[in-house]
Amino acid sequence: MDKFRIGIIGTGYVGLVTGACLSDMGHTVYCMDIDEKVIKDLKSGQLPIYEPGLAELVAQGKERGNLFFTTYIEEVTDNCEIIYLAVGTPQSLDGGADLSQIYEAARSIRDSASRHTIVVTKSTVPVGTGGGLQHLLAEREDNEVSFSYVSNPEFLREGSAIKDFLEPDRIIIGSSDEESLDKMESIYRPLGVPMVRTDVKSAEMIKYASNAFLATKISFINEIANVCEEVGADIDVVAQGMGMDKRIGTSFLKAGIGYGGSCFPKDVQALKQLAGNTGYVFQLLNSVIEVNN
Ligand SMILES: NC(=O)C1=CN([C@@H]2O[C@H](COP(=O)(O)OP(=O)(O)OC[C@H]3O[C@@H](n4cnc5c(N)ncnc54)[C@H](O)[C@@H]3O)[C@@H](O)[C@H]2O)C=CC1
Ligand SMILES: O=C(O)[C@H]1O[C@H](OP(=O)(O)OP(=O)(O)OC[C@H]2O[C@@H](n3ccc(=O)[nH]c3=O)[C@H](O)[C@@H]2O)[C@H](O)[C@@H](O)[C@@H]1O
Repeated sequence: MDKFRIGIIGTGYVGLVTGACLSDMGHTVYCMDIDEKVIKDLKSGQLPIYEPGLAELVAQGKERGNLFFTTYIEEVTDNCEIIYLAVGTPQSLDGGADLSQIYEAARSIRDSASRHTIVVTKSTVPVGTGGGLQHLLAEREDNEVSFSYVSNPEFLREGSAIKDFLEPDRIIIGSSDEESLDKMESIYRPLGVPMVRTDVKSAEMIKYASNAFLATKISFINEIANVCEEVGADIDVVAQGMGMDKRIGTSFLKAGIGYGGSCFPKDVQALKQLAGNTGYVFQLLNSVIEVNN
């Protein structure tokens, strides 16, 4: 199996889990963050989040000497041939995704790169962002420095992040560069899970469409719960009976107060906004959001 030197820009939830898991898979990983406290704490063994198994993977990586933490972008660009972007993409005031962190991070790679680098976006970004980032990176290209770009969205859940990263239902990799796709495939092949090899825009859309579909399932079951209450049916049994149909499936049929968490609300809004920017009114998503509110 090929072993790579991999950088991770943004050592938050997704970045730290990705870095710890990739080091566990035998790669040499440099996790970078602009938050000095996060990096200082990680160096001294304190983690910013709790995830089952994460502290152990971080400790093992440090002990083995293939997991490093830094605030210096040069330490990443000097050492790594593949660099993941795992910074935040929070909701902006207009409902779309705020891409300032991702552009800032890409700019820092562009400006300090000293070799050919594959830039891999793990953060959730709207369709078209990959094109914008490639444009930004290309501004720097010369005889020594060049970039390839890959979209590799993440599907982990908070609370089962390590398991979700190491045992995903599928891995999505999108790029126009076949060589980069081959390298990405070789990174993930040991996991033995299906991989979808596609273009950047389709990869970006798979992430939003997946989160929006799961959110739709939750809003749907919450609407069914409301009707159950009116007609005297038992929503738990109804969800169980529906879920036994393999085409429907048992997951994400738990009625409750609606979907929350750090991503569904912002990602559903961002997809609505993305469609709206093309002049398309995504009526179903409007209802999903309305039901959830
Ligand atoms: N949290 C989750 O469960 C999941 C999140 N995602 C997506 O992954 C992305 C990251 O999310 P989280 O890890 O939750 O965010 P987070 O907020 O936990 O971490 C982001 C990190 O990036 C750092 N950062 C910001 N700008 C930087 C820069 N220029 N250079 C270096 N570091 C920088 C921040 O200091 C922070 O530590 C988002 O796009 C999110 O939608 C995807 C799947 C699951
Ligand atoms: O993009 C992301 O950030 C992530 O968003 C979710 O992960 P997460 O938000 O960590 O947690 P979930 O367990 O999916 O729960 C999301 C919300 O849906 C709600 N939910 C979930 C399941 C259900 O049956 N009913 C329900 O109301 C939960 O209470 C919670 O508010 C997705 O499940 C991940 O695949 C995705 O990577």
